Amino acid sequence: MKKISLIGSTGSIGEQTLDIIRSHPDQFQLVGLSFGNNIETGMKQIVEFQPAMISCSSKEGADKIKQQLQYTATVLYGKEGLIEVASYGAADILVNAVMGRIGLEPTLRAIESGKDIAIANKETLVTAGHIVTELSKKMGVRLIPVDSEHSAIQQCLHENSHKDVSQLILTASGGSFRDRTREELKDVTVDDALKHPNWQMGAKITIDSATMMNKGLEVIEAKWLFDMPYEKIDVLLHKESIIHSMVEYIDGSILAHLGTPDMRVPIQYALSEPNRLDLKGGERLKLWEVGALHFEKMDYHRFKCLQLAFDAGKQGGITPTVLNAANEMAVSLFLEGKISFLQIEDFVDRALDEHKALSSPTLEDIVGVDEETRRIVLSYIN
Ligand SMILES: NC(=O)C1=CN([C@@H]2O[C@H](COP(=O)(O)OP(=O)(O)OC[C@H]3O[C@@H](n4cnc5c(N)ncnc54)[C@H](OP(=O)(O)O)[C@@H]3O)[C@@H](O)[C@H]2O)C=CC1
Ligand SMILES: CC(=O)[C@@H](O)[C@H](O)COP(=O)(O)O
Ligand SMILES: [Mn+2]
Repeated sequence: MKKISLIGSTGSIGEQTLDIIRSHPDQFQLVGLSFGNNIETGMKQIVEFQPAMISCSSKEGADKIKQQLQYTATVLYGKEGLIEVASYGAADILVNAVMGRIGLEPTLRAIESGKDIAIANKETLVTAGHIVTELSKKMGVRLIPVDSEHSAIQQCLHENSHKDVSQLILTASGGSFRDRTREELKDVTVDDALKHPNWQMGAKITIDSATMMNKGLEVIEAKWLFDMPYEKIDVLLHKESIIHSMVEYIDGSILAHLGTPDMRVPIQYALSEPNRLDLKGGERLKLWEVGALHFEKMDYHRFKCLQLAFDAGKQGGITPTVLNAANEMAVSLFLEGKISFLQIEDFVDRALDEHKALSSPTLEDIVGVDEETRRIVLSYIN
């Protein structure tokens, strides 16, 4: 029985993780649960899974939970609560399904506590990949990919194949506006941007897919998860999201991972690997129904955020932290209706232009620059 702590339980990845735990009660047990402000959904999850360690964002939320609790559990709140759930001693593995840089400190504390981490929270790897990977090596813990592309790549690699890889090929759907020109992006609405053609996901990542920043973050995520130089990471437009990613080897062979666009597949694999479990309620891929798969060379001018992310990743040091923080703030302003879609990339570009380079940043540097970058981006609209 694998004991699981889950942070970000009320989100898209969180709810699908609970679906996997629910469908395999003989394999998995939820012992720790953390969410933000969605007390109603969180409370339903608590009643169903009865975790011993619980946390939410606010004291008021924690008080509400304590009033309704029908069994004995520890209920915490805020950043400390999030960290306690992430590093909970009774858990074998942490599923990190929070959105954004907020996941960094919980990840580091979970690694320090010796837990393997199934990581969906790509922003943590983007902002502090060198710290997270060094600490995990030192502690002998594993970072197991949940992101569909990285799960696919992991499944196309095998022991000792690293030296024979010529390229990791990340596939990109193109997001909600893939068939529009840059000119046509000027007046797009939040509602339009939230309509991803293939995946049902949280709001922030859906906007990132539309700007192609999601793929940019994934390039940096791949660099850290697979210890691969940027020169060996490529992105290919593939509008069907059936091939989740590929690995090309030095002899020209390409191994690909195919499946329906269902995040429960990589989540379940991250929890069960190297074994595989029946995906209960999962649809099988019927290739005769798909008929044809399409691929296009990436246009880095059309999808400028991808170029910004590649450049920031290559520059390294503090620059990916600036990219991520500026993007998180700009996307949140877009979702609040305060800026236009194309201003997201403008704001990220401007923050990158104005930032001061710093090599080998410490955790303190990263937290400081993250906060400062958010303030700077906010000042662009005031
Ligand atoms: N959704 C998907 O299919 C995929 C997502 N990912 C990545 O996984 C991560 C999660 O994405 P997704 O599930 O879509 O995001 P959602 O926005 O749907 O969920 C985010 C979760 O994080 C919680 N949360 C947010 N802020 C805090 C906080 N300050 N303290 C505690 N909890 C907090 C939210 O709680 P609450 O709502 O209660 O406030 C919610 O449970 C992202 O990094 C994303 O890029 C990667 C691949 C696919
Ligand atoms: C499901 C998943 O992993 C997302 O990151 C997905 O890849 C988004 O799709 P695109 O970024 O390719 O539009
Ligand atoms: Mn992905």
